Amino acid sequence: MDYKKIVQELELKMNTFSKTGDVASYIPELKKVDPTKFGFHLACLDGKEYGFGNHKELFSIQSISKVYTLALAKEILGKDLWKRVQVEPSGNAYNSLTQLENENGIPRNPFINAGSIVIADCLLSVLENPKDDLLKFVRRISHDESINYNLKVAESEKASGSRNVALIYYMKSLGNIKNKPEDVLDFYYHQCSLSMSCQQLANSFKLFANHGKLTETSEHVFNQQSVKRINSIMLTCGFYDEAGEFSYKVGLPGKSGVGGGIIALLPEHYAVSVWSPRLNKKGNFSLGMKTLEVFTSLTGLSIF
Ligand SMILES: NC(=O)CC[C@H](N)C(=O)O
Repeated sequence: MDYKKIVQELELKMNTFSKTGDVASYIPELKKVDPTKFGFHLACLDGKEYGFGNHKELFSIQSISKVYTLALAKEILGKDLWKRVQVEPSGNAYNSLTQLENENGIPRNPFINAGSIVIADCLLSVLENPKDDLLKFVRRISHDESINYNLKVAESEKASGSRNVALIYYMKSLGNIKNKPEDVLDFYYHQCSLSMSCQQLANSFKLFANHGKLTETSEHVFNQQSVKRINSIMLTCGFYDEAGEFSYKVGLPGKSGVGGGIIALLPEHYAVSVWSPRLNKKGNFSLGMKTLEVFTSLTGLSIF
């Protein structure tokens, strides 16, 4: 496959699409990001990489971090994790409160806010230094020691995150939060504030395209079955109530975040990331979804 040529063609094609959508404003610090930014990066398992636009610029990965924390929690807690969070698509907004009441405080999946907050609670119970441990893990799988939290973004979300406060106290009242809510949210806001480029993201996700092995050292970080399960949850739940749309049009497992980033992967081939801060009403980056739709059409490859 001539990925170099395909990525060049993709860049030309994407310049012809109009750029619509709004920067997320409910986290004040995210509102400051320049809406014209746009980056694309493809990291192949054979070590070749291709990118264009602002693909080396850092942005707030937000909910994409939910994949890292799920992978860590699953590794440590195994099947017990599924007593506290389900694996069904929510068909609802990522910060919805209504479903929780009907389902006794057990979130639908680990990629909506409530689910990821439960995962954060689980990690807080088992990790000695949760924030340091998560950062070490992300740096290790990205082979990049420069990755860090953006503390301004974490503080900004803490000051404005009433919806997450409501979610966590509701789950606590039903016994599904074990630690102090403030401590759990502090960890959750830090994970969401991870600041990475499309290039770093794509490189860190090669692991999920490579059956849990680091491509550089062949070291097994996760077992093959765990990776299969995490990729399945990305496919069915990675884009909230647009998961069906993404799967239908792109045909890859992936995950979005309100910073405007998207990560997706094709097992045994590559991980790919696209970013622009402009979001649609469902909190996803429409042009990014379109970019990946065009990309998988040009390659003629998807998981199906
Ligand atoms: N979809 C997202 O990226 C949401 C993450 C954001 N930190 C929140 O909790 O609302």
